Amino acid sequence: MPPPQAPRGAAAAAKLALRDQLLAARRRIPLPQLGDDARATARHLLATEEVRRAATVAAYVSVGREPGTSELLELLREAGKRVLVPLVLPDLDLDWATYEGPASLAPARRGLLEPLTPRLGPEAVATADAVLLPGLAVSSAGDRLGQGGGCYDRALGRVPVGTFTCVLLHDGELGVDVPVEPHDRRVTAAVSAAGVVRLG
Ligand SMILES: Nc1nc2c(c(=O)[nH]1)N(C=O)[C@@H](CNc1ccc(C(=O)N[C@@H](CCC(=O)O)C(=O)O)cc1)CN2
Ligand SMILES: Nc1ncnc2c1ncn2[C@@H]1O[C@H](COP(=O)(O)OP(=O)(O)OP(=O)(O)O)[C@@H](O)[C@H]1O
Repeated sequence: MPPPQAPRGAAAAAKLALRDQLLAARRRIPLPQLGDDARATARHLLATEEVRRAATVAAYVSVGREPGTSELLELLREAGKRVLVPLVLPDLDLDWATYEGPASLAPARRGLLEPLTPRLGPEAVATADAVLLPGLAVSSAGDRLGQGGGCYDRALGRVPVGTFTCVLLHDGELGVDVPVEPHDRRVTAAVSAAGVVRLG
């Protein structure tokens, strides 16, 4: 880890600029469209072989203008799946707990909603047969830009190679030229209202 005062590398600086641009575009998405897109995205995901076969699915609780997951989380539970959602640890690593419905969530730092159910530990993500994760953009090779915590780079490092790792995006956030740093972990797929795309 570089010391806090060290200048950022070119890729890290380019990520900051690209994040600003993508977040500004998200703020222009009309709210009704978010709901429609979330329903279409959930339908595409539940139709995939990987999610249909999964006993355990790691997902996330969407906030703001992120691709919505509230219906997806309910549908996964109704389909009998064990659903894991993350909590952010002080070092920005992720812990995991089971999603037991909206009442099992509470407001947390950074405007997030986090589970109140017992913590399972950072390694619990390795028990997921499918990982559905947030992001701001993905390249056609599967390089993902996140919110800048490096949380999912750590979590994806614990997931067995070959696991379905799918980032949820808005249309227009796929096929972006994402700056890459050595710690970045690729995803195997992306989904938006337009459908699922296998990457890499
Ligand atoms: N809904 C949702 N839940 C999520 C994520 C997400 O993107 N969406 N995350 C996806 O990862 C994790 C939380 N994301 C985080 C992202 C950044 C920082 C953070 O502290 N960032 C530093 C700036 C880092 C930098 O740019 O150098 C900061 O704000 O001070 C913390 C958590 C876990 N849960
Ligand atoms: N495996 C790791 N262990 C420790 N720190 C890490 C790891 N991976 C990434 N980081 C740190 O996290 C910081 C942010 O990384 P990056 O900008 O790639 O986040 P991101 O992928 O956009 O965010 P997120 O994964 O939270 O959505 C980097 O400065 C990096 O040092």
